[in-house]
Amino acid sequence: MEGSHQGKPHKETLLFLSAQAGRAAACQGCPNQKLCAAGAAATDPVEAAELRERLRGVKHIVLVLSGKGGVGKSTFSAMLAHGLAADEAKQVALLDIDICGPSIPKMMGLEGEQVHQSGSGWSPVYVEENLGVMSVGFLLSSPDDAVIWRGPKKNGLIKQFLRDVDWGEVDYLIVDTPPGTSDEHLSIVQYLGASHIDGAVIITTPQEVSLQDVRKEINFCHKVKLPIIGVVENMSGFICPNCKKESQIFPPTTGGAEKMCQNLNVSLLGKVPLDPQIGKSCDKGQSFLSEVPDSPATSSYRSIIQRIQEYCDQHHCQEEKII
Ligand SMILES: Nc1ncnc2c1ncn2[C@@H]1O[C@H](COP(=O)(O)OP(=O)(O)OP(=O)(O)O)[C@@H](O)[C@H]1O
Ligand code: SF4
Repeated sequence: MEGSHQGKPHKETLLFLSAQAGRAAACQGCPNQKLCAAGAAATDPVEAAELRERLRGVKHIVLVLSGKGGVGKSTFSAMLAHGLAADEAKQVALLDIDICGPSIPKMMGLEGEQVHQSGSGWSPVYVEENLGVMSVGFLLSSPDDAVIWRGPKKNGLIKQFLRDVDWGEVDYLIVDTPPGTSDEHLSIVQYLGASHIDGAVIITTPQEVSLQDVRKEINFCHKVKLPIIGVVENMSGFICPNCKKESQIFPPTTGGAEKMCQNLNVSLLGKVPLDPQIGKSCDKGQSFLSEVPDSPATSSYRSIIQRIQEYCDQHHCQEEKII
């Protein structure tokens, strides 16, 4: 029914964040609790167990992180989701928790879509039958709307995404995060529990300014006991479509991601070259992997995706052995 709210929740209802949600016993009574992001993110064990129960149908959870902004993290998350969903037998979910800069709806060709309410919660927006997406972008009336929220409100929305979205049975849940280590990262790790996340993939470019921030990201993972699946060096050289010669557009001054990974004992999952077609496909909301299947960047993405899949399978086997 056009113009009616039937079947859709009211925006205010969707954005309503319970002020009482998630206060840990340790934070109770603290006068700073409302202003403190950690206090708002803190979850009592019963609530954490409820959130995990809600996600019990999710087999693997992968977080996509980056130290710096603009290094291609959302593009990678979108490629990973498309790549995994290429196997029709697998159900894939992509959750965008970059609350202040959600680019996933555009990259997945879902701009203007809205969240629908079903009897069992919010329904993800589906790109394909086996690929569902959830983003704050679906809750905004215009893609140009600015979301200017403090930590507690962002944490509340992340909790709603985990608690109220009906993901169903999912093989892979990919979580696209904002750059850096902020409230959103702490919240998602705290709500899901680091031991329930398969691991993190960290995206960087070869430049030292980006690598420096990756080291901080790696430290964050160690501190919160989040396993690191590996690092992806994006925009790593440019392969000319005419002569196939490789040029270094951003020459690494300190050995790039490869050297950093060796020094920090972290896996380098692969390198993705610069390809102008990537931006074009993303702007059109299409999968670069199927649009340009024979490019060197597509081969790199595919081999990295395979390594992530292998890691997740192994992680699953280890967990089963422990249980
Ligand atoms: N390998 C690549 N070759 C060419 N362009 C790329 C490549 N990877 C990403 N891009 C382009 O770089 C831009 C930034 O990418 P993206 O939005 O994915 O970065 P991000 O790290 O998620 O940024 P944010 O700071 O918004 O989280 C986009 O226009 C994207 O199309
Ligand atoms: S590498 Fe440079 S010179 Fe060679 S074809 Fe490509 S653009 Fe031209």
